[in-house]
Amino acid sequence: MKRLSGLSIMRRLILELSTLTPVMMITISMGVLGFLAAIAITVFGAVAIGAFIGEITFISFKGALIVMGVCAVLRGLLRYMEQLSGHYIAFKILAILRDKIFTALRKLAPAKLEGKEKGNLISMVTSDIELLEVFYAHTIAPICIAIITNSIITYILFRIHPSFGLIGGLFFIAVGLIIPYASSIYGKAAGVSYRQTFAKTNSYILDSLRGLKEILLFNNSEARLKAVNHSSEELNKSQAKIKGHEGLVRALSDLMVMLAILTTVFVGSGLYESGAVNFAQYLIAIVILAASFGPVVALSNLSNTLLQTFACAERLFDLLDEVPEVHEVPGNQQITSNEISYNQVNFEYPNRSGVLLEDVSMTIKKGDKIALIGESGIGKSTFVKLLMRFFDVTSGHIHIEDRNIKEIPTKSLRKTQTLVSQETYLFDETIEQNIKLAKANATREEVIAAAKKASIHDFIETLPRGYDTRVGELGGNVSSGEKQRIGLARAFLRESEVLILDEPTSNLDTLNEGEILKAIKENSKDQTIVLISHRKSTTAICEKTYKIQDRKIILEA
Ligand SMILES: Nc1ncnc2c1ncn2[C@@H]1O[C@H](COP(=O)(O)OP(=O)(O)OP(=O)(O)O)[C@@H](O)[C@H]1O
Repeated sequence: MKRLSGLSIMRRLILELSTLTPVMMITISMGVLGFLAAIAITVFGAVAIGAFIGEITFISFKGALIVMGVCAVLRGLLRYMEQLSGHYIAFKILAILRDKIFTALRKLAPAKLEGKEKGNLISMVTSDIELLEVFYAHTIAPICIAIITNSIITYILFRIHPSFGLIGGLFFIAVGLIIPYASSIYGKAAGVSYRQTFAKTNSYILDSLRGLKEILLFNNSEARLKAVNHSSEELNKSQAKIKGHEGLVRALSDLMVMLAILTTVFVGSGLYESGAVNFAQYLIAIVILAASFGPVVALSNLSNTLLQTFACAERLFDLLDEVPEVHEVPGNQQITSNEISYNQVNFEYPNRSGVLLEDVSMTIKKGDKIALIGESGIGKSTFVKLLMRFFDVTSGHIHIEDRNIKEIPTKSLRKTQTLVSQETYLFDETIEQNIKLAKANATREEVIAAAKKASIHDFIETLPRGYDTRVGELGGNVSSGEKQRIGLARAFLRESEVLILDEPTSNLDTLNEGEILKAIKENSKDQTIVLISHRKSTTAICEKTYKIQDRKIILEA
């Protein structure tokens, strides 16, 4: 994958912000005024002392105290406004980015997501996006605030005496620009490596939790534990590197601030002695300079978190830029599937060499019930994935009626087809909501009728709260057969034109299988069925059986 530079990541992150520019302006203005108020408090503190001992006459002691009080109140208010608008921007933009990520995931699914590690995706949509908050709430505005505030301060110092302006300008640049820039170059690899190790560890732990049963059965727990510990150690090492780097940056910044003050005291004493500045100017210059490093120090501290933020942003942009295997066709017009035809279809998975289907031609008419058989791994599921356009054919074409499926709106295609696969995923919602996934506006009666057809109604009635039982409450205690029957209930409720059944009864006993096949047969008079199965008993409900063999499709006698 091509690595993006820090600058181009930053440019892209800022571009995402364009719609919120007015709010950003408010944040920056409040930030600048807030810092100036804070600096003024310290400066007028010194001025008050000067006035008290009679060295400063342009303002009275009382006047200086009043200015300090006003600035203190303003400082609080301005800081509050800055934080409020800054976080408004951050959370608004995170919502926009989350939306973009989910849209990208939807477009990439299912083809491009089949091979992705789920843990990696989880850390991307949760913690990676969260880290961007740092950039939007605590990076862009502080950079602008530091540039504006410290330019104003440099100008004021310059007006007191050009030498003070020069000292201020140089040290502000050193702390706010040179140190963070050097630090980001020096520490980028550590930031990227930390995020990668973090995502890898997440994936590994998630994978281990999913396969816990297999781990226990095959006595693999010690090896797994060792690997988890190893990952944690790697993570610690990565973090230690980042923290060490952070410490160094802080120490360097503090050193620079001290050096700046010392230089001002030293140069200022010479100027005072030569009469170039008076005592008040000398004192104010030192106090202003000492009080003005806040905005630039904030930048040098930022560069550490920024490294991680950039690493996260890079991963997110990689995902957003990933080209989907199949491009969605917009639109929502209704289509019918009176005839589906495969015409000299050839197919090879893009990421794997070897043709899986070769010169496949066949026609499926409305109401046809066809069975697809063949050895495991021969390409039966692939055949239906092409019909559902999870992947596009390598050559040849698939038509529904007279239209190439590549031109049919994706939504319309999905509406006409329902897939029941070997594994049905149940969401942590109620059983009713899980079935209603197939038809959101279905009534309770329709749900029950579908469940009865799928022979799952009696089981649901035994649950503590029947159809209102949440799947999570069952603690994963739903058998694969029960899950499969809920999947079938979804299909019965959907009543789509084409029903694709990929081993729909693989987890059921013969008695249940018989009942379900009977229900499928009785309820699918006009429906087209494409059924994949290894069992002769299952394919018995079909009129025609096709076999995939040596990459070809053959009609069985
Ligand atoms: N997304 C994918 N990318 C690359 N190869 C894949 C992908 N999905 C499946 N394959 C491979 O394609 C081949 C055919 O898989 P497919 O699932 O179509 O077989 P099948 O006949 O349905 O097998 P089974 O009866 O075991 O379910 C297999 O070798 C499989 O590993």
